[in-house]
Amino acid sequence: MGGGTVKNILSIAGSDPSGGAGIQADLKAIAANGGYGMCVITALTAQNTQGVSAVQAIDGHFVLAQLEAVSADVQIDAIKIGMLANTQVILAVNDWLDTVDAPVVLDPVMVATSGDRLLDDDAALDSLLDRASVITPNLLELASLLREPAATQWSEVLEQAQRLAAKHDALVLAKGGHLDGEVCPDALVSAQGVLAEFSNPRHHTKNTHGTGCTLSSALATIFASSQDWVSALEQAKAYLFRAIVAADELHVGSGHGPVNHFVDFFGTVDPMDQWWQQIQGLRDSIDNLEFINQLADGTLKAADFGYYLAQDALYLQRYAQVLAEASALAPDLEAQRFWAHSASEILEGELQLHRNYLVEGSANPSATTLNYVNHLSASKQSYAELIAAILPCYWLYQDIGKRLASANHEDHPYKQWLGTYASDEFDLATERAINMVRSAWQLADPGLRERMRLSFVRSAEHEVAFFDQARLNRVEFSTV
Ligand SMILES: Nc1ncnc2c1ncn2[C@@H]1O[C@H](COP(=O)(O)OP(=O)(O)O)[C@@H](O)[C@H]1O
Ligand SMILES: Cc1ncc(COP(=O)(O)OP(=O)(O)O)c(N)n1
Repeated sequence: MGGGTVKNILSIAGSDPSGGAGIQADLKAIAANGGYGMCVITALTAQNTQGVSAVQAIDGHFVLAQLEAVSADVQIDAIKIGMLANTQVILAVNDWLDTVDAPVVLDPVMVATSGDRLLDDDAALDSLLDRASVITPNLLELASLLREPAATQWSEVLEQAQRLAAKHDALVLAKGGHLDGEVCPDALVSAQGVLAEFSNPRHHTKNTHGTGCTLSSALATIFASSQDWVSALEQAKAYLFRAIVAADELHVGSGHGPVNHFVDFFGTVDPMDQWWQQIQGLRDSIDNLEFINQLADGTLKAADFGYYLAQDALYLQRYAQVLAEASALAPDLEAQRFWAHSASEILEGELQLHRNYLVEGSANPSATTLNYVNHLSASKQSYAELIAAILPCYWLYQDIGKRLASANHEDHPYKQWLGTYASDEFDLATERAINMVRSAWQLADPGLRERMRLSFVRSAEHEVAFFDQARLNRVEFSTV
């Protein structure tokens, strides 16, 4: 997304008149991700948010006529295939695929969530699977394609996905949305194993109609621009998650309503809330770290605290420079002042606290510290990305600071440190930093918004590693 020409994405799928799944979902997801959407209709369904009441497949010859009309005239940059209804339609699509050269995302739609059948012969799909670049079955479809029982655990889903990938020489997007649990994992799997895994928290809503259609269309669209399946999946999944979180803003039907495809355009859900929800797993990891728990109960060894502080001092010197750079890039006086003031606060306030604790001496930055500051430097391409990368250091410390402060007491060995991040001043600074990022997000185009989100998530990942580094350092020393 972002720069470059708009890519032409063709959806070959059935129609859902209620607009949540099928070609209607595909066209919305393609547009929302910056593509030009086209569609060849394979079947009409009579369905709403409660289920499917009738299916009328389009004659195979007419499906072929539609496909040929499009490919005779238009350069197709990626294809998404969804509901195919019957063998005749599958054969028509198969024949036509001989004549085009474009990546194919194949969502093997067999049964709607409502339980209604959308394909009359599952086995007929086999021949088409060899044509796919990526196959995106849900858990039940995956088992059906392999003629195996449905997986009940994520590890089994991954094994099945690997078998399907080997069988059809394609990538398989394994989806764990149908498993129980508070996390929805997805993974891109090749015949050799897992290439990448992306998870998001399960959002509690009944409005998930068309999630599979939406994800596969977004994936095809983003890949057409990036030519990279892993990053395309990361972005497509993040987009779908935003659309699911914002689904309850729509009021469509009384059953399983659609996701909010245009969340980034007219959604009222706060993007900062969405980012915060998206790093829930990382926040949980921080809470579970030995370092944080020992810091809270005061059992943290002075050597570990010292190691952490020395690295943090090195990090903060660079962080203060990055804040000054954000000030230089800022679009208005208020933002310039805020970032410049924050840089000075760190140099005069926070670093002074470190000096109080630290024994004089010069430490070298660890690989973990270097990785984090390098990420900050790499985010300098734009003001918006830079401040998104800056934000987790504020927000996560404010969040953890609150919990650590509740464990503080007069005799706590790290009393002064525990109090620093729970102050009203730090709350205010964090709130202002969040507002600055939100304002930049509002002015950004979809491509820049996505790069901002990635900068933010990467920094949050670096924060987890940063807190854990004293333990790793100790382990390294103990093995020498
Ligand atoms: N309640 C939910 N919260 C967050 N993500 C969800 C939720 N339900 C589904 N998803 C995501 O939607 C995508 C498609 O989900 P899935 O239900 O597995 O496939 P399908 O829609 O094809 O049946 C997956 O990425 C899954 O993680
Ligand atoms: C016309 C049409 N195509 C596909 C589906 C199934 O959509 P999917 O994205 O798998 O979502 P749900 O089954 O979870 O709603 C459909 N219902 N109609």
